[in-house]
Amino acid sequence: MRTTQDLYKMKQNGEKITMLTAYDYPSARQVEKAGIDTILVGDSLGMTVLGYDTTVQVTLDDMIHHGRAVRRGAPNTFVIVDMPIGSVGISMEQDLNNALTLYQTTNANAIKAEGAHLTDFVARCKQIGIPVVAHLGLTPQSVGVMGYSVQAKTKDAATQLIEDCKAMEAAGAIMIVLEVIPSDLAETISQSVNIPIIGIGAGNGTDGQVLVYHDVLQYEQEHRAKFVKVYGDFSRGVDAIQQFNEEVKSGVFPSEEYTYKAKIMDELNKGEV
Ligand SMILES: Nc1nc(=O)c2c([nH]1)NC[C@@H]1CN(c3ccc(C(=O)N[C@@H](CCC(=O)O)C(=O)O)cc3)CN21
Ligand SMILES: CC(C)C(=O)C(=O)O
Ligand SMILES: [Mg+2]
Repeated sequence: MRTTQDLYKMKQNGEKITMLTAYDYPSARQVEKAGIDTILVGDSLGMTVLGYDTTVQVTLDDMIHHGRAVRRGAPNTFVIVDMPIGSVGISMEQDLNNALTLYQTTNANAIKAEGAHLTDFVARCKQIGIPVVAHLGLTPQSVGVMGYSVQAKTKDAATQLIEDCKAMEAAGAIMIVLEVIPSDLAETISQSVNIPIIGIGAGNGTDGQVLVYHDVLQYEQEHRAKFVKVYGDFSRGVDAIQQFNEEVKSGVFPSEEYTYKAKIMDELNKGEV
């Protein structure tokens, strides 16, 4: 199992850090088997496995349920679980109770929270012993107020983001996810802080990259963001299911190969006649 210190060392050595989301036991097993450095149980599960339009309907209970399954599937990988909308940023007492519940019940290695306003929360978590990953730039829980557009495109916004990242490091964040920002800015930030910067739609100059499991493996998708590279094709699963359906209807399945035989009816028939 990698530690936070191992991830710092990877940054220092210029070794890129990989992160992929996983949402359940089988996906977690696959991601661990593939040798990915860190797993994110993203609240994107609202879209990828629960069928919501955005992440804003995801609850703390959803994250606990999926986080526990991922931990069981990836016992040897550094696992980060997202704090969903409203589970943080309401009041310090409530935020800390939620953070502790998520961290303890999932047995994750860290939790992640969206927004630059959470520096005090991050610092308090550190005091309690909870490692926090900050998530800045495009924060999808705020889709209703910021949309899914590229962030930090103006000089002022870029300066602010650099300050926010430094403040998160000072508060004790163990890593920062930067989502959908210009690549030169992400590179500068990565060079300006000592904690690892993990990018998504933030170019090649960050310390690592994160993508969503269902995007990488191409489940059905109506809209694909520009930053998504597809590496597999799970949409073919539909073909397999279609074939099963056809083979049962036509009687092809189950053939002999899949059938148990003991000539038991001959015996029964003899006895009864
Ligand atoms: N399947 C999935 N993948 C993700 O990466 C993801 C989720 N779900 N759900 C939560 C958030 C939402 N995310 C998104 C979704 C769409 C864009 C998008 O379409 N962006 C535009 C940029 C528009 C502009 O130029 O300003 C794009 O065309 O890429 C970005 C981030 C990232 N996260
Ligand atoms: C896209 C990543 C960074 C995320 O927060 C998620 O999957 O929920
Ligand atoms: Mg998320």
